[in-house]
Amino acid sequence: MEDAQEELDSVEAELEMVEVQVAELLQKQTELTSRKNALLRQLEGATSSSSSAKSAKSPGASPSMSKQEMQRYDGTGFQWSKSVEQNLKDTFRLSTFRPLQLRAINLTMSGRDLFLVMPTGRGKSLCYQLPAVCSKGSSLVVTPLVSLMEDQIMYLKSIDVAAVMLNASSSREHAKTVMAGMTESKCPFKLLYVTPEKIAKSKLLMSRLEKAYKADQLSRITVDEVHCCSQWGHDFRPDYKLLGILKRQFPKVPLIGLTATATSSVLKDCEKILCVSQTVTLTASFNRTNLYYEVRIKDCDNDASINDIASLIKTRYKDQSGIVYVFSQKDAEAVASELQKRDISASAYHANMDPEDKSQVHRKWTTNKIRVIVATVAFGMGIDKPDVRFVVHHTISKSIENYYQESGRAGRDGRPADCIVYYGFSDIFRISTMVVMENVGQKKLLTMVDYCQSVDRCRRSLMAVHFDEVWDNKGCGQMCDTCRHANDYVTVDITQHARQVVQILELAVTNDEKLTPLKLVEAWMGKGPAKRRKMIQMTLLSRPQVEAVIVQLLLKSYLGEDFSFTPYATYFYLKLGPKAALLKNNSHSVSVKMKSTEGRSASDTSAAEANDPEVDQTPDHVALDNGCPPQLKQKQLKEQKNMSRTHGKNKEQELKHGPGGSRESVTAAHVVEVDVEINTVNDDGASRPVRPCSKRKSNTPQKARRNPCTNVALVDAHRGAGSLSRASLISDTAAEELCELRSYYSKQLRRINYISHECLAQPAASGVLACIREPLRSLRLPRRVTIAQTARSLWTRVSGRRKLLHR
Ligand SMILES: Nc1ncnc2c1ncn2[C@H]1C[C@H](O)[C@@H](COP(=O)(O)OP(=O)(O)OP(=O)(O)O)O1
Repeated sequence: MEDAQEELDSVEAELEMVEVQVAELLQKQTELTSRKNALLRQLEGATSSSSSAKSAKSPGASPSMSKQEMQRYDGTGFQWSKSVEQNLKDTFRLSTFRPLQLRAINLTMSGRDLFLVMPTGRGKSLCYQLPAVCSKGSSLVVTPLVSLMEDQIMYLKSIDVAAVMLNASSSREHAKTVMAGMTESKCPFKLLYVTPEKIAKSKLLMSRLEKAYKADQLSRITVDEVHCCSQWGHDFRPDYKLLGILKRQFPKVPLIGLTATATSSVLKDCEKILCVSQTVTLTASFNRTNLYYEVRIKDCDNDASINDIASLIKTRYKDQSGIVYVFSQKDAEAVASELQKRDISASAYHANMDPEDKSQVHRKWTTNKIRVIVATVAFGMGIDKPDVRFVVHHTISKSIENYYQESGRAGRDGRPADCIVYYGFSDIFRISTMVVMENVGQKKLLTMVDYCQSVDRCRRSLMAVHFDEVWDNKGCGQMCDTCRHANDYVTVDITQHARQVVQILELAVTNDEKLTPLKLVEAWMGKGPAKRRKMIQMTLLSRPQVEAVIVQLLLKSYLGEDFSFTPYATYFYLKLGPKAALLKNNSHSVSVKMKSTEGRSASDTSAAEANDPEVDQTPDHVALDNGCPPQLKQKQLKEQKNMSRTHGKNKEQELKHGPGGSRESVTAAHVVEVDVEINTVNDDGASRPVRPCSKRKSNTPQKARRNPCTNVALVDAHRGAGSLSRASLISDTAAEELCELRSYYSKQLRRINYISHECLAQPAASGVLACIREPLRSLRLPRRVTIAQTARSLWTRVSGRRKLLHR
């Protein structure tokens, strides 16, 4: 009976694994099919496309429209062409069309329903404003934000195009005049901007529109930010759901939907909601070649990230305009005030501000009286400042689409601009609780996390997947941090780490306990109740590494999300994910790519600086181990030392092989760096003291440090073959010194390892302390100085030296 039960358990476990694998394969199949379709579309487009912009008919493209016919819409042989050209020049004061603009204008002028997907700043507005000017009567424009309407009306007024708006704050008088004008044979305005709420709630407006339609005075319906219709879109607005009434009531009026970001499934959904069929979709490439994308690891100490941002603004973006996006209104106030304290002219902007204050901040920023706006996402749609040189995200966005749109406010003038996102562990869960009620909110957030966590894939390629665009990495032109530092990562086996994490969560389940991400991190790092500490295998990974592993396990579904709700708050917990069971299988392994232990030394240059030899290319933020900032690393070291005192046994295990005996474990590299700095001994055994840092610092010519390109050495050329780190650009002197230090460390390590093994073989000298003490004794240590003191003082000197070398 017992045997049968055992076998049953094992079969059930195996079945569970098979189910997970089947689910995985099905997911892979869906992804591959979608990729295949995108590739097919691209191949199809390649044969006909004549412009640099990609034109796609799907989804919902008119099956009856051939490619030749589509190309016809790029021409100027239409009855309206003369008026269109004349107004382009005379009214809009533009000389030529940008890609897809003329095609879109001709399609809508010919009465086709159209979706136009075009990146921010490429000129979508012209595609409905110019047709409005060239058509009889007026065009209805549905816009999600009043501020956006105001901007557009201000602009149209400046070029003498009559435009009006109706929203909740419009006076009765104004509404009356506008509604009367709608049906006049000579309508006094060309564009009427309304909010979706107005369409949903104002019966009077609908009846006036009906009259205008019957009088042939309603020329076009424009739905701006059309993705807001779909709850799969990133900015779903419930009132957009009701816009289907427009096409139902006015079927002969052409509709044009505009968006910068919408996947094919979102557009399909929009079609249904807006009651349009046979829609032509024009999609311009999402790629903005002038934008440089970068991800930086956010220090858990908020001050460090603020300092980093402030230093960027004061150096790289001196006297330039930019936006810092933050998570909450409170953050907006706090970050703005911190930047002000650092002498940066910054102002907060968020939805809870007085409308007048908001307009004032916006105006001051537009006229360069304020350089930086620290804003929540309330500051967004409709920003048309051309010279925004940087968009920094103090907190990650809730999805790639949101990030693309928010960061896309940079560089609208076509000149180089930077989009930098600060990625922090705790932010993931803050956002997670916010998007929990959104359809696929978690999935989208995890894709954004994946974007940030990725160390080897082109940032643009990760975005391309979201826009169903086939992407060739060469198209990036090294305008993202991963392409620029292409080989700056290592593949690490984290199987044993994963098992430890799963074990902690299993224990929590047994104890009927829920673990927040922070609790899980702390438990794994040996903090928390003593009872629990005894039962789990704690890790000696550094805090950023622990966080990185946990995030990877979440992304790979070994962990899952769990929420609990109270009337006042939502709490996030981590639980075992669908793939956790796979870790029971000894042959299952999990590996991830991480930044190489040495990080990168080459400057992380911005878009503007990349090709400018005059600009100081010294990095403002040198990524050390896995992107951990220097001060944080010191903290880790302290923590690691403390832990090693209380948990010698665990340390022994990880010191030798990493938690599971894997030589390639993340820990191994760390232990080498932390514990082995003793005394300088040459090959011949002669003692050679480490020279004081200050001397060597002054030896490095200022000029050479400022412009490494003029005097560089490839450190890897001096390094041993097994080195994990990649080529780093530093001065000759620094390279030489680093090389000496490295060879010294490795010799000492070999020596210690060798003697440690000997010690381990002797039963009397067992235990990690003995193993370390013995070899250290055999080294030349100053008298009356303890091993710990020596190690600590040497570590301080060496790490000081390393910092100087990296500067
Ligand atoms: N054909 C053109 N030639 C030169 N400039 C143009 C042309 N079309 C538009 N622009 C300018 C006008 C604006 O300053 C800028 C951005 O146009 P706009 O229509 O506001 O972009 P958009 O609507 O695609 O961006 P968003 O998605 O942010 O609203 O480009």
